[in-house]
Amino acid sequence: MSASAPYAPNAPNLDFDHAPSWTGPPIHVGVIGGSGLYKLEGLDVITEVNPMTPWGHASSPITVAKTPAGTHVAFLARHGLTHSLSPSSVPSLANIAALKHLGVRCILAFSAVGSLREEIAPKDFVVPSQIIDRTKGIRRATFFGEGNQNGVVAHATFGDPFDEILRPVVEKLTRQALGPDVKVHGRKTLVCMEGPSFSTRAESIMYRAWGGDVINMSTLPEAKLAREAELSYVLIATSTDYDAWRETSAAVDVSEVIKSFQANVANSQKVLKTILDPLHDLVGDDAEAFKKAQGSMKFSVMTKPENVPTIAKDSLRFILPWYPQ
Ligand SMILES: CSC[C@H]1O[C@H](OP(=O)(O)O)[C@H](O)[C@@H]1O
Ligand SMILES: Nc1ncnc2[nH]cnc12
Repeated sequence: MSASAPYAPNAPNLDFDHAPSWTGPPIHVGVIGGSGLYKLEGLDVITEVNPMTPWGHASSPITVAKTPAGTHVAFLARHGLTHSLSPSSVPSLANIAALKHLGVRCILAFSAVGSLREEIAPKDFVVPSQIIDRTKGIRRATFFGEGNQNGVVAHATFGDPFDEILRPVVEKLTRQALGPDVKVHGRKTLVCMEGPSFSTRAESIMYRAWGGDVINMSTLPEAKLAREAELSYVLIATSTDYDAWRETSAAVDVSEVIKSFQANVANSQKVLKTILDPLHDLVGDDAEAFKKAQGSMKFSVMTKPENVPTIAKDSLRFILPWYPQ
């Protein structure tokens, strides 16, 4: 495993190692921190890993840490530790592949979002159930049929983009962790747009008419790739602003977003303190969510293994160990 190779999004890269990148106690939960959330607080850091995947390196080294109860978890910073990766250039294939290769079964993702609804105020938390894709096709959004995986086609089920077993539980646990001072909204629709600039007022009004409740720039392709890697994926969205739809308010800019950051990051850490142990158990060997996700892509692959190039098979086994030789 070469720890120092540079990130390359579609690298024709054969310098990866199929051996598990983690052989310690099981790590079931991977946390992806968004804007402002660059580390886990109050956990014992065990080590940092930076495995080379067939899709390059992850956004940041992955921290392996332990909760006070002894649960091992993995953490990575979506935009890098210094926030140097724009939403359109986050290496999501490598991020998902690296977490899956550590043995992760469930991803708890955090994201700063704008609100498209009066009732979702800045500093509220939202656990969305649906996504409207407004990315523009410039981000690679599948492990199949492109790059070294040319020649193998798969169509993942994505009607419910978040794990429908874990999502309501995450909503409940988030509400419990935050108490009465922070509003937690469930079953909302997230619009994921192509950044880096924020929306125009006309776009913001259109998203509301479409049924969008919150907006960000980062949940796709992350959630699609997690589904393809047979990982349960749930998002905790933290509201920072009212986007641009309110006629009488100024359109959003970063200074407004940053005003909500401190409270949102502190509250995210509060949630992380209590949610990781139960989430680990919710994707245990006999848990419904794990059993549902494991092997789910077997029904999505269209191409017969005998027609798939060896290089594609070899790299797909990195995320789907059952994939035929
Ligand atoms: C800093 S405002 C825009 C930025 O914030 C969100 O990032 P993340 O989802 O990683 O918290 C949003 O998606 C944009 O990328
Ligand atoms: N208004 C907004 N639009 C897109 N992404 C965001 N992240 C935080 N606020 C946002």
